[in-house]
Amino acid sequence: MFARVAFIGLGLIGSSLARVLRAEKLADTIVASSRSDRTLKTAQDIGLIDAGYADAADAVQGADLVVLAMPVCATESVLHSIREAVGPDTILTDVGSTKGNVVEAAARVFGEVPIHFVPGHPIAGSEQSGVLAGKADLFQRHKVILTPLPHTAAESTARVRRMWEAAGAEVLEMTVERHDEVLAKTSHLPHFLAFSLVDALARESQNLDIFRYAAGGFRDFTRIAGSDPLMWHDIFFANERGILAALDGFTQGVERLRAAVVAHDSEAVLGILTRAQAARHHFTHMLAGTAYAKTMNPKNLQFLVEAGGSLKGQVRVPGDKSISHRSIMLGSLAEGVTEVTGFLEGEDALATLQAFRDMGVVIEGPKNGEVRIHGVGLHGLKCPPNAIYCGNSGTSMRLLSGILAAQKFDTVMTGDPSLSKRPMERIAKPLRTMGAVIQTTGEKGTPPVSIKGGQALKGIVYDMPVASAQVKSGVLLAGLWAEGETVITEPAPTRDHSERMLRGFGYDVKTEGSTIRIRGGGKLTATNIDVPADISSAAFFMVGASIAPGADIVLEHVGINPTRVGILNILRDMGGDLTLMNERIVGGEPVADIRVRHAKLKGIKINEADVPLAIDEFPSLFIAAACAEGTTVLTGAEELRVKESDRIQVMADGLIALGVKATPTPDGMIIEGGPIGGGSVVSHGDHRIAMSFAMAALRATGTIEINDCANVATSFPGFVELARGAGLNIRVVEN
Ligand SMILES: O=C(O)C1=C[C@@H](OP(=O)(O)O)[C@@H](O)[C@H](O)C1
Ligand SMILES: C=C(OP(=O)(O)O)C(=O)O
Repeated sequence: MFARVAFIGLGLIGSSLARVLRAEKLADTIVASSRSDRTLKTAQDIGLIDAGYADAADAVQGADLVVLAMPVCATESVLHSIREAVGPDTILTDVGSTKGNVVEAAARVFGEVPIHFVPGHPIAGSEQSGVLAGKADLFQRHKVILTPLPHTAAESTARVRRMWEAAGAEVLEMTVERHDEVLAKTSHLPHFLAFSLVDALARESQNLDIFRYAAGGFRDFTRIAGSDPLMWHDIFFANERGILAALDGFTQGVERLRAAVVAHDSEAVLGILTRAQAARHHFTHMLAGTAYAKTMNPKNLQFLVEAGGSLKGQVRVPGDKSISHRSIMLGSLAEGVTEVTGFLEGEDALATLQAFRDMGVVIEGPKNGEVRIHGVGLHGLKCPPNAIYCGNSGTSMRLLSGILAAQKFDTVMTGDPSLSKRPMERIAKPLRTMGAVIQTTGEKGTPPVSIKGGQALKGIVYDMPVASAQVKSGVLLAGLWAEGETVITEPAPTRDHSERMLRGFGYDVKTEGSTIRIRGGGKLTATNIDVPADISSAAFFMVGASIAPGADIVLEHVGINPTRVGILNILRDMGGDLTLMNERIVGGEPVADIRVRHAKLKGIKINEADVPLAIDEFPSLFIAAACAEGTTVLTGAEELRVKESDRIQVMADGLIALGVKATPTPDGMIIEGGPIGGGSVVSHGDHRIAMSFAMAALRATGTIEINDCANVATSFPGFVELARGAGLNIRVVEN
């Protein structure tokens, strides 16, 4: 990549980058200059550099890349000393934590910032320093920000980018000003606070005792006060403006919390703490713009499921996802405190929870499925500070569209790569006829969704073209704020959790046949919600037990709302052995324990009326069909193509890879039952695909390897442990 690279400075960052260039053979010759002879000698002794120079001008002679890796305040004097020695085509780059002062220094020295100068900042420091602290993997999966100027040569920027990518970094570009503003908040301010806290404590007379008894909190909060003082001294001056502005914002925050404590305002204190705790967890995901699970786990999460085994015992799968979303939404919009038990602590429902925290609602938990929501009433939501990040969750985005369309403030909703491909015009269109100003700003009516607040909505009469509970619910929710009546007719029955829960919160919703009516202007009153286990999660075990010889399993406390029981109907039509026990009503939703025993399944033509009632269960039903005797035909299910993945194509591909005869059609699939082989399949980040193929191993002749499984955490945290406990030979591998 380069013939001769010269480093000015060989501290942690410089020497780590030199190690990368060596390890990856990206430079024929590496030389360096340092203020310390010892550093140069050490670097030569360990084979890091070919030659060391006391004078920076000597080091840069003949170099095609010069890396400035010394403290930022030395930039101007170093540039002065090398000005005559760098060639006209030499690329210059730096690694400083501030960019404005570096660029200004370059402009002063050269008259204008040279076109081959590419300012850069690897965000990979640590409190360690020195040539021996460097590591070749320091930059792996870290971000490097480049801040090229409008006149910087594109090819030079591209070469510097390639170098950092070779170091394993993710390279971003932004303006110099933006960089300094962002870093002031995320890096410089925390260092400022850590240094000043430790200094303040160290000044106290009993400081020895204080440090002796210092607990983990002190250690964690102040780790970075062990960083290089000279470097941070320079940074504090170099980005003075940015740091002071960040400090002012911080001081206001401290004052707010202080005042709340002084006033014994427990709700305000709890609000600040719960929002902060959640934000700490959430920011990483929002910034990465990917599914939470993926960010936590950038590697491929693979399921390896050995053939055979059976399912036995009692299993309680996590809470219903649809009901969990709605409990947060209605609880937030209600007057009073709503307590939820059995809440699904999966990423999708947590995205909804975070959205309401972003809009100022105080929400305690979740802890062991318990959530306490301090409702703010229908007019109490506040403008969120940023775009609302819905992760992988279509339900969050479509239901929230209805709520946000009626607020006074503007909002934007974004999602992960899967959600960013899903159709949003289906909800935007009816909301527009109600008077909403809503845009789908993606390429094909897809997210981000942008909503202008302050619109007066009016009720509509809407005949839904697709059977979608999300669209129905989004329009119904908007109807809470609309003038007059909103009347919705569905082409086929879809899940009615919104209607039931609205009634549970004391709101009048009328259902007559396929028509639902709601009038705006009422209020929601807080209530308690017991979320049953999710029949869509139980479905994997129903299919698993049906296909596995010897299986006999009881699924506890499963929601059997009549609009969700397609899986029971279809499996029974195929000859499945399912018994409902202890049927009861819990919080307005029917619930039962379901016993499932192995049965000889037969292929069927699936009843189209069952399609919306089993819409999320087809990935697992396709596995049942593959194990059945004869042919199974599904039609009328084109909706499957616009879920987290194209569930028709992705399931067909996987089944074919395992030797099953599967033929995808535009609106369904034809599957010939027969033996299932072992092999490798890809879930395309779709939780339900991953879990369905895991169950297929119960009847396969070889191990099934399933790739890209991190998103199982969106709807079914703990799936692997629960399935293993019941008898599936599943393990997780990261690679
Ligand atoms: O309203 C809901 O909670 C859901 C409705 C269904 O989506 P559609 O409305 O797109 O069919 C379903 O697939 C989704 O998992 C949850
Ligand atoms: C389609 C699903 O969810 P959502 O639309 O909320 O992403 C699902 O869970 O299968």
